Amino acid sequence: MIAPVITVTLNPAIDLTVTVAELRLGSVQRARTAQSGVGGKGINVAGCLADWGTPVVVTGVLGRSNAEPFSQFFAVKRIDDRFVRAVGETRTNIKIADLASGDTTDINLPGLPVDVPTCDLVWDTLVELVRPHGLVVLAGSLPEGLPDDTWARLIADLTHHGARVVLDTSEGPFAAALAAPAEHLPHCVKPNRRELEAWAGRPLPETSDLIAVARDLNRRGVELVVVSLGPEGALFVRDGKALSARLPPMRVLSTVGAGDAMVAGTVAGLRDGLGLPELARLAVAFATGKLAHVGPHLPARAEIEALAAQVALTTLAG
Ligand SMILES: Nc1ncnc2c1ncn2[C@@H]1O[C@H](COP(=O)(O)OP(=O)(O)OP(=O)(O)O)[C@@H](O)[C@H]1O
Ligand SMILES: O=P(O)(O)OC[C@@]1(O)O[C@H](CO)[C@@H](O)[C@@H]1O
Repeated sequence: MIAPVITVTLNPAIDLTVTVAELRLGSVQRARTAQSGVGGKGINVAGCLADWGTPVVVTGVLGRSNAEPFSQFFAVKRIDDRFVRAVGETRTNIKIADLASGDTTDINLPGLPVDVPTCDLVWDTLVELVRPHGLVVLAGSLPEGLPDDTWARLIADLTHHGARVVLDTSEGPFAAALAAPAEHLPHCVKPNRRELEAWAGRPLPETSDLIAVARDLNRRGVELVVVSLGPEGALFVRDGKALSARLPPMRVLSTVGAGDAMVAGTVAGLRDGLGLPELARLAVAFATGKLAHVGPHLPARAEIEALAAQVALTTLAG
């Protein structure tokens, strides 16, 4: 039997999504709607995988005082909940959706500080769960109290156990993870353009610039690099081969977590051993399907399969 996918979220969030007619900074505005739901990157990935029918286990650190919506979410989606509950409250992140421009502004709070002993409880859970060739998703920012090399150290342990790690993070923790020796690098990373530029230390305006950096990561030992580009779709680079994949959305209710849905589709593709074109189709179909929902939910499997068939793929020379 193939092991369940494990996702790790050390800094989860309740996402409070507020829609305004037109965002004007420095003024009093009335919200048109407000909707609160569970979030955090690894939890979003797990929600999408569960909807697809993939067995998934979640861990990380939740604040005990507002853990109930998370417990309910995991129960409804039949996600195996191995989160450590710590004293305190999980952060609330504010997402302001501007109806006029269609843009979303994210205000993400620092989150519940996590100390090293609490983090060690998560480590113990992971050591118990991890299996050779199993897929482990490490996603999101790190909470206050943990050093930037936290994901890097965890990747070293997980790769030692033979797991394949998919990493979706940014800034210092992303740089620390990519500074590791080849045998301790993640199997796959999914930066967006801004995150890859920050890591490369220069603007990457052309597709060829993005592919060059992704190929460099392949050569260093990151087997699969997925660069998400919002409405422009995404690039998938493996073995030096590069594909662009995109699909216009039918309906956009929320772009929050579209990147996480793309990670979920990528993981589903890796789990099924798909070739690069089929994996790219599935990842973009997951992301596009999620746009029609607020929160980490996918449409029915048949709809995702229909979307995957419509994805426009282009092989790129770079
Ligand atoms: N407006 C859009 N129109 C079409 N597709 C979109 C749009 N926004 C996102 N997508 C799809 O979702 C994927 C992921 O989106 P994006 O690049 O915004 O991820 P992200 O920056 O990681 O976002 P987040 O951190 O909110 O999850 C894109 O590669 C694309 O396939
Ligand atoms: O602050 P981080 O951990 O980088 O990102 C957290 C977050 O923006 O990521 C998800 C969308 O990808 C949201 O559910 C959540 O609020």
